[in-house]
Amino acid sequence: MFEIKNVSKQYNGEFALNNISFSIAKGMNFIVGASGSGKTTLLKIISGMEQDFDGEAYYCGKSVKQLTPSEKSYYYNNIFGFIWQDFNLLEDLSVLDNVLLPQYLKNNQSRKNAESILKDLKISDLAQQKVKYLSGGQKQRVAIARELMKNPRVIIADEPTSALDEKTAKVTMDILKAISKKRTVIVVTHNTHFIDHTSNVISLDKGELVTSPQEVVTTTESLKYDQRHSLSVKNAFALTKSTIRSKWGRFGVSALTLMVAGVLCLTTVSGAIGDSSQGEFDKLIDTYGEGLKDISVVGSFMSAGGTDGKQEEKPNANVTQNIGGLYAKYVDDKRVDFIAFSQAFNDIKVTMNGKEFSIPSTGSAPVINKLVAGKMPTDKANEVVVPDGFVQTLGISNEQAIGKEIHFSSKIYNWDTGEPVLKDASITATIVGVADTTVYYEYEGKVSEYSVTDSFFFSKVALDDLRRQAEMKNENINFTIRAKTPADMISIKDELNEAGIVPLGRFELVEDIVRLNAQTIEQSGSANAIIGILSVVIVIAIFLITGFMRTREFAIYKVSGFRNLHLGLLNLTERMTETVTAILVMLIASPLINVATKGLFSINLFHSNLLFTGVPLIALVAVAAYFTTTIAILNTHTIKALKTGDR
Ligand SMILES: Nc1ncnc2c1ncn2[C@@H]1O[C@H](COP(=O)(O)OP(=O)(O)OP(=O)(O)O)[C@@H](O)[C@H]1O
Repeated sequence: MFEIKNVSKQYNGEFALNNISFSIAKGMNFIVGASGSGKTTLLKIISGMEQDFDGEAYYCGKSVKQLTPSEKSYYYNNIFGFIWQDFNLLEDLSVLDNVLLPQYLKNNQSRKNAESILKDLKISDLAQQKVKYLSGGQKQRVAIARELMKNPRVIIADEPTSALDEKTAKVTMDILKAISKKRTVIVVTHNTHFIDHTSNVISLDKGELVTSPQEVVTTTESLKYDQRHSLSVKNAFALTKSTIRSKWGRFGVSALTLMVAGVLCLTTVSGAIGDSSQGEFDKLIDTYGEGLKDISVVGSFMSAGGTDGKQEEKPNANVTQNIGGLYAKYVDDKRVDFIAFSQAFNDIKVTMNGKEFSIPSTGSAPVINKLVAGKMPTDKANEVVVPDGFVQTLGISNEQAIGKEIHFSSKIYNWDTGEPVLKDASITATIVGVADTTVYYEYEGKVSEYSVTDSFFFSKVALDDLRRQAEMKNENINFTIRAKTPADMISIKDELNEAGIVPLGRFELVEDIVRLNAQTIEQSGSANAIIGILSVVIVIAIFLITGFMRTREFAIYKVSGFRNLHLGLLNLTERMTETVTAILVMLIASPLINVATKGLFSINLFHSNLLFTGVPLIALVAVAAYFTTTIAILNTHTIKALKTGDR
């Protein structure tokens, strides 16, 4: 069966094996020799685990040097069984699960066969026991049972009795001898007293062959290599299930790691930490109202002498500026929420459904804090936004007011002559929106409020009509731009300043916030990046550690016939199961996570779509975990990971 021809192996220039040749037939074969004589090296060469040596080694005429990884895994799953000094069982799995391990690469797992082998080895009552609770002798029988499940032609045993007491060692050796009646058994041992006259002995001394089997093998068995040998997805999930069952703590830590890393990445991706400074501005809005984002563009005003940041103070000197064309420029600007004309009206009378309402004059330009219903007027028709106070007098809700038609008549001051002249103007318009017209102002450190109850905002076409009726020649109507964000407000203000226009507004207050915001975003941007990178590094570190802690486990899979490809699939099913668990935990724990992130970063992490952004992020982190575990799998050197005996 085995033919070893002129085999030599050197480590660092020293011969571990020096030009040895012999043959091995069916039956019991012992490889003996002092420590360091080359026994294990020979075993590695025979089994194909070591393919870098001089000379040739054949099994059934096939050179072990030429075994491909796929052929090797087929051999380890069907032809070679391995028994080790340290048993190399998966300690947390049950006896039965261990015995069934090589069977996962076959389409139909023969449980019956496993039970019958356990019975033959007198350990059937241990089938459901976890291996870690067994004695050494019992463990070695489980290991033998697992290898017999392969129905191998050859059993290769490296010091199988070294870790056992005399009595158990004898029992184990008797089992191996019984097995050798039908198969080839090769045993490396120090214990020469187990050798009887029926066994072949290969005796080594300092890498040289001292004794070899008397019988020269001339006939070789033919070797068929056509069995199906793959890990199905179903079996990969079954194996994952049994791994999780035996190591649920490890599984829990992995799933939790993925979830935490995913959530941390979510804070990075969402930029939610940066948004927390938005809260500062929101507080100001609460105090000063939405009008804080207003930019008043007026044709003339009284100034306190320049634009030295005191624009918000009461003007007292005449300034005129050309604001023509600015409305058209900004009406569709992306930074603009809306534009409202600042046309004041006196002696307003509104007729609705035949009923006339008189609106008391406040003498102020109209003010809009925010829309409470509907929308701002468009330029397409005679549209108007009315004050909510007026809607209240109608005795209807704000929503009910939308779409209603009003007849509006008032007096408008015409300043064309330099002196105010009151002119009549009236129009019929449709209500498209209702406005809260509260004004907030600060006086002696206290914020107070009042409402400009005669604030009516018309569409440009309607207002042009009213102004025509009032015989106003100046076409430039003052208006207010409501910016979308504080940053938008400042950028529009700067733009107007550059164009030589002095807008009015609470720029100082807002500019501070914008600067603070930019700073916070910059700082939180780097914090975000660090958190994101850290979370991925943590995942890589944890999976690298767990991966390398599992090299013995991976090596056991490998000597059972699993290839890197199969372990890759197993890695995939394990990470997938962890990912699904992590996602479920995240969804269930999202209220708790919200509390935690609120405490840490003053943000509510899980709102609207963010929760579902977390799902692909966990999956992405799991990809990093997958590749990290792959590194551990690829770096698993079977012999190094399994051999814990004399060296
Ligand atoms: N990977 C290696 N790197 C360097 N030297 C090695 C390596 N493997 C084996 N050797 C050396 O080769 C010689 C034979 O080692 P081998 O393990 O085959 O002996 P052995 O008879 O199995 O010893 P033991 O009974 O102690 O296990 C020893 O001198 C050993 O130090």
